[in-house]
Amino acid sequence: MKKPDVKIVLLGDMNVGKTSLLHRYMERRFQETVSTVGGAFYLKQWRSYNISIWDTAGREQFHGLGSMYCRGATAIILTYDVNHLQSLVELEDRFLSLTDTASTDCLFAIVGNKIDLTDEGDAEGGAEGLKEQGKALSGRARASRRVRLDDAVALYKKILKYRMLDEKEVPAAEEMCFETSAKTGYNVDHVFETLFDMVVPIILRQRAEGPSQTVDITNYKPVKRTQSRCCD
Ligand SMILES: Nc1nc2c(ncn2[C@@H]2O[C@H](COP(=O)(O)OP(=O)(O)OP(=O)(O)O)[C@@H](O)[C@H]2O)c(=O)[nH]1
Ligand SMILES: [Mg+2]
Repeated sequence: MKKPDVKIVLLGDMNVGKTSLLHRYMERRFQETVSTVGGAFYLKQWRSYNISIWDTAGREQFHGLGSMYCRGATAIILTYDVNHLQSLVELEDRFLSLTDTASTDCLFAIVGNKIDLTDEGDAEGGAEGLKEQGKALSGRARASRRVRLDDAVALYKKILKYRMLDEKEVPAAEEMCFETSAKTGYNVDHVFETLFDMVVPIILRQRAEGPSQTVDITNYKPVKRTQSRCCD
């Protein structure tokens, strides 16, 4: 198997659509899913780089695994359901601390999925259609939305504070907060490919800095044990 150059991790509450987003991007279709057990990963070749993308389980019982999956991550996609405010709240309350094990310069994207279930998402015609409809339907459509993009932007700013990152040195909140539909495919490629383009300079920087500090266990041979004397 090809060795991944970087790792991107999808985190978020159960049922928000993490697995569906990844299927939509990798397999170009929307299919019924079963709730993820543990985690799973895909390998994506982007230009000449290999990017591993990890899908995690949102169910509470797997919560403990989250920080393991985030270890060394270069980018994390925090996913919520635009129709359930609680799923955005959970990102701060339950998932943010799992990212402590990610790399120090880890990028964060916040993705509000299932936009097709809001009034705004009923429009056909992709991004332009949504923009046009947004202009045409002023108060009514917006009022029916449970989570506003501004709420995600506010969370992004909290994440920067939590990670003690300088706003001037990381991508702006407006660039990193997205709304998607895994069902229609709206904005899905844009999310992944924006992140891929952003991680390429990080890969190049890591390569320039020399071999990584991680231990390669593929060639590990156990040292022959001499008899322990501890119990003599
Ligand atoms: N309408 C609509 N339904 C979606 C969308 N994305 C996912 N779903 C549905 O939401 C349900 C949950 O989707 P999953 O992708 O399994 O959610 P998950 O975040 O991976 O859930 P866990 O694996 O339990 O953490 C499924 O019934 C999907 O078909 C979307 O964009 N629009
Ligand atoms: Mg899943």
